[in-house]
Amino acid sequence: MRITRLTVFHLDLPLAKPYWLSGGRLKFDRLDSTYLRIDTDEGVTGWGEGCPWGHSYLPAHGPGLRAGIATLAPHLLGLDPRSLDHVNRVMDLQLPGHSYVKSPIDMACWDILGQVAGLPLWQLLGGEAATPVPINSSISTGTPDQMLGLIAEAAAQGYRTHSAKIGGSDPAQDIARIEAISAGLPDGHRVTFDVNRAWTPAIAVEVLNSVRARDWIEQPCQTLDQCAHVARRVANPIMLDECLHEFSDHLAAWSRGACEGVKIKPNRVGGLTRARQIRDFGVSVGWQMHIEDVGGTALADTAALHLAASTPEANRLASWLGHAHLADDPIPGQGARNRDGLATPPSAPGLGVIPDPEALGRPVASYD
Ligand SMILES: O=C([O-])C1=[NH+]CCC1
Ligand SMILES: [Mg+2]
Repeated sequence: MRITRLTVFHLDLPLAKPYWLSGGRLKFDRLDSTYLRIDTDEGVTGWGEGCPWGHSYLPAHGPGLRAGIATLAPHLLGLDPRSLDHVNRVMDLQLPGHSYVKSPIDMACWDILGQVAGLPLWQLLGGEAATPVPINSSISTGTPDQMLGLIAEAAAQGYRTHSAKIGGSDPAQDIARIEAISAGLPDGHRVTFDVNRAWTPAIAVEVLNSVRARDWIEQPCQTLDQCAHVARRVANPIMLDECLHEFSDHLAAWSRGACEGVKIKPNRVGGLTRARQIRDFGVSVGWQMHIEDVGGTALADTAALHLAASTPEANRLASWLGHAHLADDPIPGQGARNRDGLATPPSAPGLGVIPDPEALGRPVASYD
């Protein structure tokens, strides 16, 4: 089997409402997504999606993703898409780094492999069943009462696990948010406080040693070094996200005792092949993991959910659905959807999502 064509679609995705990060320093109101279709000489077609969360959340942006695909395309044509490790080695040789560019290419190759094998990705990734996975809500930064109100709204939609965004400039406000939310959570609910790099180490140590709550704290500071410094001085379990890109970053995080868990996002680490490698390492060292994608439509959400559903329950916390934040849905009814706070990956062979090219508009590029 050989890759015969790569077709690129650019989707402008307005968010249903603005999304704030890092204590309100970063505002997002639309996403720039890239859908990639890979065709083969045996008539099997695979789909992938790359969708950075804006251009300020990670070192990734939409135009760069499509430029990277243009660079890699000549080196991908003629390869066997089923040989995933070889495809990734070719991409790493021809374009070092740029993980976010490689993710939709890798994802589309996994889709093809699953279709050829006649197996859903949750099974190819080692899972026992299409396990329903708890879905994290997204609680924007606000006053404690505002955030508790958003949690109550999410609970009414069935969510039992929440991602609460904190990390303002005033430690007293974050102390109040953590104490109020941990005390006010409905019974049986869990919360991860996601700081999105907004604290300095000193503020992180001050806030976390001032609260009684022992919930997960995600990405307290900007760098792995700073987070490792904080982890040695606080009692909360630490989860890392934005500072982990390569496998080596995850190895360093483990060897330095910098965290008890990580957030795995295929579009941050380079696709399902790299995400699976990190997931398997996380299982071997006993991490607990949120497995989701950076953002995008139900296509990217579904790829990440296959990996989440194939992860042992002892190591799996929750997933998250980026498409729930979008104003429009280019693949209505397909893929991972929230059902009472849970989402289940499809069991059709491959990814289980088949976008309608007509709904995507004209391709912006094609390579054959
Ligand atoms: O986990 C995270 O940091 C984010 N999820 C969506 C945007 C940022
Ligand atoms: Mg995060």
